Amino acid sequence: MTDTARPIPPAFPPRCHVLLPCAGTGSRAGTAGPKQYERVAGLPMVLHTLAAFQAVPRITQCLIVIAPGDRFLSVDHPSVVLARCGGRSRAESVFNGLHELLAQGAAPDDWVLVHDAARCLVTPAQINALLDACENDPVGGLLALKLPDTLKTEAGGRVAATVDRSDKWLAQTPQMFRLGALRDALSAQADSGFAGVTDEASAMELAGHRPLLVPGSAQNFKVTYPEDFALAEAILNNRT
Ligand SMILES: Nc1ccn([C@@H]2O[C@H](COP(=O)(O)OP(=O)(O)OP(=O)(O)O)[C@@H](O)[C@H]2O)c(=O)n1
Ligand SMILES: C[C@](O)(CO)[C@H](O)COP(=O)(O)O
Repeated sequence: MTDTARPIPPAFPPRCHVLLPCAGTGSRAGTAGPKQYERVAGLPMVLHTLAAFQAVPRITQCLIVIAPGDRFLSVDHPSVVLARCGGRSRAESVFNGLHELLAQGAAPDDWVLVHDAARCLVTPAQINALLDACENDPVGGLLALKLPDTLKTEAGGRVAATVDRSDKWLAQTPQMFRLGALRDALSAQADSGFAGVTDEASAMELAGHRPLLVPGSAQNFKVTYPEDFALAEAILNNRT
C-alpha cells in the first residue's frame, strides 16, 4: 500500500468531547426548579461547570444534555451544543448524549469526558490532570478521592463493622473513555434499564474494563443537598 492509499484516521490525535448530563430534577436539593440552574456566585451552576471545560484548550466541544421540555438554558457559543435528549436516569441521559455526539460527527475513537452539570467546582487543573493521566491509557479513567474518614457498615441503625478503607475511593467526574467503547458498554446495560450503572466507570467495569483512578479534589463535590449551595458559593467567591 502506498502512502496516498493509506486510509486517513478520522482525527489524530483523537478529539476530546465533553458531555454534561444536565437533565436531572435535583429532588434532594430542595430547590424550586432543577438545581443545576440555581444561581451560585452570580451564575446558574451549570455555567460555572461549562466555563471550567471551556478554559481547557484540548477540549473540542461540549454537548449539554437537557430534558426535552427544558426552557431554562440557552447557550450561544460555536463549541457548545444543547441536546434535548435527557432520559429517565443519568445513565440514559449519557447514553442518549453519546448517540447525539456520534450523529454530529464525533468518531468512536474520540475521547469523551462525562461530567455532572451539578459538579460546578471542577477546575481546569483537575480536568488537565485527568487528560494527562488517561490520554495514553488503553481504557481511560475517572477522578476519584481516597476516603478521608473511617468507614462503617450498618445494621439496624448500629455499627455492624469498621471496614478496611485502604482500597476504597469515592468516584467523582469527569470520567473519560473512548466514545465508542462507552456507548457499547452502556448499550449492553440498556435492556436492564441501566440497573447498577451509577457512573460511566461502572458500565465500563461491567464490560470487563478496569478504569484508571486519578486523584481528584474534595472541592470537586457534587451539589446534592440544600447545604451544599452555600459551600459551593463560598468556594467560588473565594476563587474569584
Ligand atoms: N435523568 C437524569 C438524572 C440526572 N442527570 C444529571 O446527572 C447529574 C448528577 O445527578 P444527581 O446529582 O443525582 O442529580 P439529580 O438526579 O438531578 O438529583 P436527585 O437525584 O437529587 O434528584 C446532574 O448534573 C443531573 O442533572 C441527568 O442528566 N439526567
Ligand atoms: C456519577 C457520580 O457523580 C459519581 O459519583 C454520581 O454517582 C452521580 O450521582 P447519583 O446520585 O448517583 O445520581
